[in-house]
Amino acid sequence: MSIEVRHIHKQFGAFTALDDVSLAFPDGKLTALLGPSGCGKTTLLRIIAGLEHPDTGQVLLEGQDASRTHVRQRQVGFVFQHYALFKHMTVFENVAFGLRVKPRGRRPDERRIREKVMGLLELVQLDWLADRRPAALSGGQRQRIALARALAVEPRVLLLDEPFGALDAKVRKELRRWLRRLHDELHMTSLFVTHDQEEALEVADEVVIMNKGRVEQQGAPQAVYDTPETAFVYGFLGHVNLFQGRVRDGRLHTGGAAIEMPGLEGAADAAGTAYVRPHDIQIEPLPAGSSADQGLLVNLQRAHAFGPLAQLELRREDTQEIIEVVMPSLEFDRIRAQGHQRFVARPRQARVFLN
Ligand SMILES: Nc1ncnc2c1ncn2[C@@H]1O[C@H](COP(=O)(O)OP(=O)(O)OP(=O)(O)O)[C@@H](O)[C@H]1O
Repeated sequence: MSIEVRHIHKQFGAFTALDDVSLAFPDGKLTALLGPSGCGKTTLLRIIAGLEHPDTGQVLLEGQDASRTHVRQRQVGFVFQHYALFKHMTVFENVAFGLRVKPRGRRPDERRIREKVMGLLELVQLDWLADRRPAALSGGQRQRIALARALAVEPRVLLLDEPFGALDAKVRKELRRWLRRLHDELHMTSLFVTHDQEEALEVADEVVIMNKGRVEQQGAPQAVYDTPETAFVYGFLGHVNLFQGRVRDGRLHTGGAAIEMPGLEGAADAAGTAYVRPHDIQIEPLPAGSSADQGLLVNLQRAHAFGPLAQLELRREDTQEIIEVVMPSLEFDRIRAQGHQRFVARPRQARVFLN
């Protein structure tokens, strides 16, 4: 089922939590709502579920205005960060709960409930835990049971609010891969809230990046990462170096470097900032005392080389700012063997935003 929100506005007292948010979530896709703490992700999810009401704006489910539809009629499955399983019930009974509380006419019989619950426990690969109580499960297992419970009532959409937020990094990683595989099996329109960039980029078909109650960008993970539309998105997704400078003759001049500005060639002279990813900076050794025509003079401060990539911290000679460069470890080993400390750095690819 497709989900659409149009011009949603939500105020908490004097605070604007959502400011004219319009988004369409494709049918059958897994979309991540990503953004810093307090940017309005959870509020948006709660409005879609019907747990919160917008001041103005519309929620459309399958093209139909759902503004006056009660939470129960929206047929939304929910999973929260803090799994609220019923402590006194077994895993089986937790998953069966939503089926048992259905009105008599729509309640499945006992045999059907058993089939359904066991099917779901197999789906989340925890059928062997059916008779345990939640206290005897790990955090990751509880979260998978919470998901099975949400799926039991056959929701039309699935909303997940930081579902793995409370778990340690390793379990989190396993669970997000597992969620991806599960989604590939079920193809249910799903939204999940996260503030973890890596999680969103790795798992989702689509990413929505929010900031201060507004949408900054929506798109496929690769597209959003490679072509951020705003300075905020650039800074939020992955490491980035900032170079302050002046635009002159269609290039940004900073220190000794002149950085190309694709898309902004015609810009008038002004102050600007170039955003450059660490792997988009090339460095070349420079003998002490010599100068370079084009590029920034930098000195190596620190290097961490483990695995295939080396991470370098270099200090600019002009501004003393630290820049971060990533390069293949093999290439760095060669430089290190030659004992170089001083380099000329040249951004290979940058995105310039006028200040
Ligand atoms: N019921 C409420 N009353 C007052 N303010 C609220 C209420 N709910 C949320 N807020 C405020 O609205 C803002 C957005 O909250 P929201 O929970 O949507 O953010 P979030 O992006 O999900 O953040 P986090 O990642 O920290 O959960 C926050 O500043 C929060 O303090």
